[in-house]
Amino acid sequence: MTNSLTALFGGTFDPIHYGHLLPAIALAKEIRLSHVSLLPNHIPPHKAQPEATTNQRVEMIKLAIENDPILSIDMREITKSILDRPSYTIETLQAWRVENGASPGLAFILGQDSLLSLPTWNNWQTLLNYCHLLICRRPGYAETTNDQALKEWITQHQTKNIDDLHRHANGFIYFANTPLEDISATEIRDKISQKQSCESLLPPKVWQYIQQHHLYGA
Ligand SMILES: Nc1ncnc2c1ncn2[C@@H]1O[C@H](COP(=O)(O)OP(=O)(O)OP(=O)(O)O)[C@@H](O)[C@H]1O
Ligand SMILES: O=C(O)c1ccc[n+]([C@@H]2O[C@H](COP(=O)([O-])O)[C@@H](O)[C@H]2O)c1
Repeated sequence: MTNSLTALFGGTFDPIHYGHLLPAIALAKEIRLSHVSLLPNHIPPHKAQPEATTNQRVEMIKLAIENDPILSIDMREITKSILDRPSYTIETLQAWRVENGASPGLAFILGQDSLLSLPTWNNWQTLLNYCHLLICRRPGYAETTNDQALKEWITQHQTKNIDDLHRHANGFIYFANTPLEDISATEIRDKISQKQSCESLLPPKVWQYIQQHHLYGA
């Protein structure tokens, strides 16, 4: 069994917090990944423009992962040539395949809330032609969906067998048993703007960076 499955964890990371980091690290252990690459977007497809600049979000990710050999950063959505429109995941995955070919394994990591929003994503039903989807649990988000198309699609592609993720380059959905972390970037931004501490919600160096750069009203 190879350990060459590449895992991309896409996000806005405004800012990165333990709700991203702890599930990502636990997921790597659960499914035997040697690395998880955090993939910051430039223009989020379905959100308001982030409060921090792209460069500041990247700097915070770098500080958050600097002492963790499992986590790295993938800059492809930041450095790609078309920067004036949303970072659509399907286009990122297609570009990854052009670069790496059809054989290597690729997985995209999502929180449960993002999975539930999938039917609003650009070309969502073709995502599995390029990658597996690995789903992290998230407090407050149901494990089932009323969206019939999404429900059927999940049933059709779900696996509970980790070996499927390593034996096949793409095509499966796996629900991970990652820790529940009740943290969101929205809550962090709100707390900081109300002059409340968030020190326990993100790595110390990210907290310091936010203070030094007066982000989110700090
Ligand atoms: N606490 C968490 N537990 C599990 N997954 C999470 C958690 N927070 C974020 N994620 C997942 O990480 C990815 C990137 O999330 P994002 O950067 O938008 O953070 P967020 O905290 O959801 O931000 P915001 O509150 O601004 O919407 C998404 O797939 C999201 O579902
Ligand atoms: O491709 C899309 O249509 C699409 C729609 C919403 C979100 N995404 C991606 O999903 C990841 C998590 O999104 P977000 O908004 O929770 O940061 C991030 O990589 C986004 O670029 C992608």
